[in-house]
Amino acid sequence: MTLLALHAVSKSYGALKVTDDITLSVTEGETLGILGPNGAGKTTLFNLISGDVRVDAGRVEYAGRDVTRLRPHQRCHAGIGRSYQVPQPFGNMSVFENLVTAACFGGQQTEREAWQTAHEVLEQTGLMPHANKPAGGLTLLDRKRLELARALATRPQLLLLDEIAGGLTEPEAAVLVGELKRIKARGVTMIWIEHVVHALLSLADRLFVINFGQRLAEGEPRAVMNDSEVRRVYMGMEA
Ligand SMILES: Nc1ncnc2c1ncn2[C@@H]1O[C@H](COP(=O)(O)OP(=O)(O)OP(=O)(O)O)[C@@H](O)[C@H]1O
Repeated sequence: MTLLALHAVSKSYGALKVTDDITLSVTEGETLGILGPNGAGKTTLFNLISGDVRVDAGRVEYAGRDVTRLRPHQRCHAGIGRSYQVPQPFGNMSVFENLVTAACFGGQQTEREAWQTAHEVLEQTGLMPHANKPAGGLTLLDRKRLELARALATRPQLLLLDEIAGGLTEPEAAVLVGELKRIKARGVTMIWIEHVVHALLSLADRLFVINFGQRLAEGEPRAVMNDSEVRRVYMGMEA
């Protein structure tokens, strides 16, 4: 069943058309990878899905419902969770408090449920040893994990991951990919923007490539990576 559908979605900043007539859909349980050069409009696409930014034209449907006019917290309550490219924790709060806050306000859970969720998510993401540390003092890997954990604490049905592996060492990225595989195995639908292509390919069922706000290619990951236009535009290789 289709979980998310964008219908001819567009967004401009002044004269710059950052999202240009994008139509895409994601089915339940699927992992869709998003690729594209810097400035192609990938994060803007997430903003349009999460409601951080409103579309100029087009329609966003989630779980069979038109959410185009819903605000970000309403879309989060509906089951859309997201991580941000630059982690956004409450730095003075502990890791645990960050998760309880996400569960209460993003996931509409009671305090009791939120504590339970925070414990589960700490275990899932390997953050248990850091539960009582201030979020602001974490290493990059743990800040990325916390970003993922905060999104998970809202109990999303659709998880939007924005460059969650960016800046990590190879072994750290491998640990994160392992965590994402377990999340996928639980049936969570994911859309993942990532420049670390081998990490993305280890998880994605399908790829969607954006260039200048438009769809450049879409389909089975290996076929897309072998597409001559994708190689030229994204990887700077001649066909
Ligand atoms: N709020 C804004 N106001 C003006 N221009 C914006 C705004 N947000 C994004 N842009 C511009 O839109 C274009 C696409 O930005 P976006 O962040 O979506 O790209 P991206 O593909 O995620 O890039 P990257 O891979 O570097 O993260 C860029 O040229 C950016 O400068």
